[in-house]
Amino acid sequence: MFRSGAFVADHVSPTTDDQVQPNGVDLTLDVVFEQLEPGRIGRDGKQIGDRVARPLEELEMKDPDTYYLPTGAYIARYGERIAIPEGHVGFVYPRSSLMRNSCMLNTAVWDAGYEGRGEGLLQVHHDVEIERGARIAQLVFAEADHEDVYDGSYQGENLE
Ligand SMILES: O=c1ccn([C@H]2C[C@H](O)[C@@H](COP(=O)(O)OP(=O)(O)OP(=O)(O)O)O2)c(=O)[nH]1
Repeated sequence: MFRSGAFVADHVSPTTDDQVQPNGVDLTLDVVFEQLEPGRIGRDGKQIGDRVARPLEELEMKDPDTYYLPTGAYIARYGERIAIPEGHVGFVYPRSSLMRNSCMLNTAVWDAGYEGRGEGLLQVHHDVEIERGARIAQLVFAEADHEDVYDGSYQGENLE
């Protein structure tokens, strides 16, 4: 069973009322990165390629801060700290307005016990402007059996 947005909101911070949806919680865009160097996926372990934070649009001094993203692939870091409670698994879906603007967010499984500010792959198929702090995705929780809880290399990531 999928949990209500109100339940999910208890595990996402900070959140405003606008972010709480019937079936999940909207996640906002914090930082956009561009990968510079190749990564590596091995049989044991992996390496994430070097990346650089994309500059905010400077020419027009936009307020609020705005990313102008040409066609390409980017790593998007969400603005919220997410904790996946035991007995659950999380999934992130793109906001449909993103998709309707020829952009897509690719995501993976959010494990029970994970806590951090996670990331997704933002595919831009047509130039787009996205304000920093704009809602780009929605997190949902499903009840799920599991034996262990998440104890991988991304535990506690990006929590300063
Ligand atoms: O779209 C996603 C999906 C998951 N996560 C977070 C939550 C998840 O629990 C964690 C680890 O994901 P995964 O288990 O897929 O990572 P891995 O590549 O297997 O690395 P490790 O074994 O170090 O965890 O990353 C994200 O930030 N974005």
